[in-house]
Amino acid sequence: MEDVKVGNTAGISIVDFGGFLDGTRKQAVADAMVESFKNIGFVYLVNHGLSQDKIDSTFEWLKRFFAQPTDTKLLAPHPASGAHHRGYSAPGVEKVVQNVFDAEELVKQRKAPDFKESFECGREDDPGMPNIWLPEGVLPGFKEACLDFYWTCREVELTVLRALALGLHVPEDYFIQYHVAADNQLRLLHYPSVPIERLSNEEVTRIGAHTDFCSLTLLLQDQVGGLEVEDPQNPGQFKSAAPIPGSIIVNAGDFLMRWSNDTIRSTVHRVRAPPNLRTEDGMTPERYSIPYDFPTVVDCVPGTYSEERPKKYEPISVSPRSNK
Ligand SMILES: O=C(O)CCC(=O)C(=O)O
Ligand SMILES: [Fe+2]
Repeated sequence: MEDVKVGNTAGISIVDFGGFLDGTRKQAVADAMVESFKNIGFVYLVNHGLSQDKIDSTFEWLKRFFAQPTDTKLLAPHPASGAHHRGYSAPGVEKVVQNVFDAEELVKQRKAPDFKESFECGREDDPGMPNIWLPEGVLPGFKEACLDFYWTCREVELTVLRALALGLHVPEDYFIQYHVAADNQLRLLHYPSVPIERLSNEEVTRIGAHTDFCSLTLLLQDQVGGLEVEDPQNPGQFKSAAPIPGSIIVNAGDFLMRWSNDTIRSTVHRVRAPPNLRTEDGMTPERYSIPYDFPTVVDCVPGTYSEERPKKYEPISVSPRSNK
């Protein structure tokens, strides 16, 4: 397994996924990936098959999108309801918290808003959650670039799910059957520049500590830094998951933790000011990232239903962000 593990950052293995893609080291790669999920819930993949040109051009598109005037971005407004996760949310609108259900505590937490803006989309043919795009003619090419990247990430998702199954010693397509709907969510995130002091005294946050409510997330980040992952050996302490050029991060969500009987961790993470930051003007640089979440669908097991004994339960979807 050692030769597929090419490094380690903050206890998170850096795994060369190439040996899974070309078939030469499939089991070793799968084992290394799952070992890191078990240790810390996160893994960095290099040689993951996602073209760097496509990653770069998608980051260019998201910069172009967020550089539009607010009024333009609000032409694709995220619905106020917390259930339809599509379109644009302005800075401070969304607040990510973990397991806080108490109304008073929520009001308190909302006083320190997440200083980020986001754009969310999914597949086009999802009647349950239609996409919300800018009107025709505004930022032409943006919609096509988002959809193209969505389906590119879907390919990576399917391969990662195969590796996951192999690493857990179940048939390779075990997890694919729970992800056939491709109800994934592509999120474009922009954390605007903010005074370091406001972040350090927690007047504002970038993204509060949370776990992801899905099976897995692919996470692409720019080179600014600030992502932190809780140290499983020292709860409450966080380590910096520094950007590694050319890599993608994959992190396990709550559903995978439950699915694996807690052998895989869904680890708390957050985004703060980048570590060891030196600036002349006291400002944190802006940061961009792209999480791509895989929700999962629980449906009756084939063989347990038929025409005579139809399904008693409709499939349920564990969708990202439904708890946020
Ligand atoms: O921006 C990041 O790096 C992390 C985002 C994140 O954790 C999330 O959207 O769930
Ligand atoms: Fe997250």
